Amino acid sequence: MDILKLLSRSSKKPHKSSSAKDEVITKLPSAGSSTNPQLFHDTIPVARGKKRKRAAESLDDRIKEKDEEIDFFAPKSANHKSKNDSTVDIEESKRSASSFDAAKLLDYDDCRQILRSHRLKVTLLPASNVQRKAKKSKKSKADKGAEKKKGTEVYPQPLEAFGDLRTTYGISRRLGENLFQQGYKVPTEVQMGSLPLLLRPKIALGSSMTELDDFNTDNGVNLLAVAPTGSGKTLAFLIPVVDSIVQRRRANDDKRHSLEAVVVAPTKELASQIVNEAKKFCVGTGIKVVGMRKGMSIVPESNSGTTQDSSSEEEESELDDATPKLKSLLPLVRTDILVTTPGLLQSALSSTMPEHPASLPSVRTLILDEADVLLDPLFRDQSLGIWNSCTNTELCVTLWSATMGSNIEELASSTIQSRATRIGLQLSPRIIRLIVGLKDSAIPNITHKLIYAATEPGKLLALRQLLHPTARSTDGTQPLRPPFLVFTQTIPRAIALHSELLYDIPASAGGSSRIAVLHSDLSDPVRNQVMTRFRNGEVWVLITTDILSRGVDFRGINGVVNYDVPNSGAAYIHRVGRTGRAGRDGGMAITFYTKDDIPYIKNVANIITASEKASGMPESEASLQKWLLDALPTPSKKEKKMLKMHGVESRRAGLGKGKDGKVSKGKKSGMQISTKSGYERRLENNRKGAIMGSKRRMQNEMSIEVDRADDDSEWGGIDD
Ligand SMILES: Nc1ncnc2c1ncn2[C@@H]1O[C@H](COP(=O)(O)OP(=O)(O)OP(=O)(O)O)[C@@H](O)[C@H]1O
Repeated sequence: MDILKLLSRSSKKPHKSSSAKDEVITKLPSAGSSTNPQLFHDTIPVARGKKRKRAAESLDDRIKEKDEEIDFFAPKSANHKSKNDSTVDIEESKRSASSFDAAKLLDYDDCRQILRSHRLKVTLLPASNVQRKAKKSKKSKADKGAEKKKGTEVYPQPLEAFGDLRTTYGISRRLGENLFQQGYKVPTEVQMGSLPLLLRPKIALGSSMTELDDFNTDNGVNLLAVAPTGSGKTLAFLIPVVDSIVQRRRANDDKRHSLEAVVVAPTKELASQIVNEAKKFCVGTGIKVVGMRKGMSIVPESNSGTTQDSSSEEEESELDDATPKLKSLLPLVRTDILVTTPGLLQSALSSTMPEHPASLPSVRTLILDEADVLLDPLFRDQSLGIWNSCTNTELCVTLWSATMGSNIEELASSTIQSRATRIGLQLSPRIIRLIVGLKDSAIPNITHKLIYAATEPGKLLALRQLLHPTARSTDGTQPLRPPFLVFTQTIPRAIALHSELLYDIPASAGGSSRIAVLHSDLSDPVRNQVMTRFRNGEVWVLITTDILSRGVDFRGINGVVNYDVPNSGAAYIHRVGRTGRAGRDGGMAITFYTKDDIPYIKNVANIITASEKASGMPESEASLQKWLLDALPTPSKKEKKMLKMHGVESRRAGLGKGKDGKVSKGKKSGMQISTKSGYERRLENNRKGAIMGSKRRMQNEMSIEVDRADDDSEWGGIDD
């Protein structure tokens, strides 16, 4: 059944059976499974010679060939299953050792070709800018070459197929099986580039190691990875962490839980998603993953090794046999992997002595997911506080995001450097930077639209059109199909918009239950409930703030509507990246803008243009015409900063612009909030439906979409 028909006022109530729901969801454009989650398959010009030919072979063929060769993901034999764990572990260790012998590694040219064809750039960054500046005067001019500044490009082994994780990089059989169980077949680009480096840096870097004089990989590497939204970064950071814990537990024959890895994410929603993902990879490994919650505290180090193993993987926190004083204060967490928001962990660390936060000496891996926002002023102190609490000399830090400013890179480098100096490391630790595709573009398989509406009410009307049963998107061809996300600038605006649209979906299609709002003022249980209903396909339109703009993975999302222009280019990339994930096509990103946004919209326009270019779209088909790009004002640095910090002024809570353009204080959210009862609003809504039909016909003739506007026209738009 077509979801638009479900939305039609004349349609019958859909069956609520889960199979019917699944059918609907899988028919949606960006919900189906993508045959290949990779985003880039550039053909690199091939020179003569056998080696290069091999590198230029279709990767798909090679992956297929490799997967056929390898059978280690096959279920264990009955004989194997009956053995006890320690026997299996010993066999595993032997197999791991022999599999290294059998590893077939690519040569330098092959690596380079494959990395390039997948737009992967790997650079070993210089020790840190702080250090560079200090040494500046001593260096000759020749030494100050570009390479010193930008780092050294390296060509590590790419991961061609998941099968190689075991044969070449020796991951545990169980972890390999868990990966296989999840149905992952082809590694995405970020996984191709990062997994070998994180699992076995010496093997991955191979011959390059000799050139990297002061680079030590004995304890692993620090990695900063920038890869498009929805490109599988979570798997890329979880596999190495789970594997390293499995290997260490096996080597020490110690099954007790000791906090070895901390994953920090900016929102509770993302943290809880990571916990769920990690648990899938940990099945049967004995590794415990816990999501940090308010009131939890970390097991004091002295007790971490003495606690009993927890048999229940579901159990998230336990009372330890610590001192009665501590026990009465907070429950204690015993886990191998802790996933947390920065605030929760930082306040747990400083709960007893705020001046001297507790340390986490057993943590060997610190993962900052959405690192740019974690190191942004909003979370910086908390994130750096956690980083500094990880006092283990072998700590490896990995930072992940789809967007990463050079200031964040520098901050990461200098933090690593100063931490090393503080704890007295001999060799200066360095960061490997991995970039997939273009640093500042959205994923290439989304369709972008910019829609101008002269006023706020006009914007609301345009959104209603997208929701309406017979709505067509403004180019008159493609409807915007639910489920979709609608982003607003502030919480009051999200609440107000939700209440405005609550009765727009007819009762026959589920009515107000199909539309929901999610923001940080809601309680945790309500947030969880909304997330679950949206994931299950019960909610079709979710109105939210930037709380859901990063990291959250809803597989079947078909569209993202920026009801309010995002506060920065990065925010646009992350918001629209909720659709078109894992290589799926058909995602649509619609951004409304009004007169108030014109000073800032260039950021978004540039990203759209860059993303379309990156996807190979010819200029003639670009969504934004050149005249528009040229006409849009370029915001100053100051304006950008103000926008990032406060958003568009007229939409801040407490201020709203009326039709007369004057700021009126009575309108809380910058949009009119109705005070009518739901019933009255429903009646009115029915009337509106009829009026909208005729308005729509008029508007279709008005060319409201910017890329269809005539050169000599003013900003075309809905002006009611
Ligand atoms: N190799 C793969 N093959 C197919 N699907 C994959 C693969 N790796 C990850 N995925 C799927 O891709 C989706 C996006 O993954 P993930 O959430 O890790 O993306 P991300 O890069 O972290 O995105 P964001 O930048 O938005 O946080 C998930 O549904 C995940 O299951």
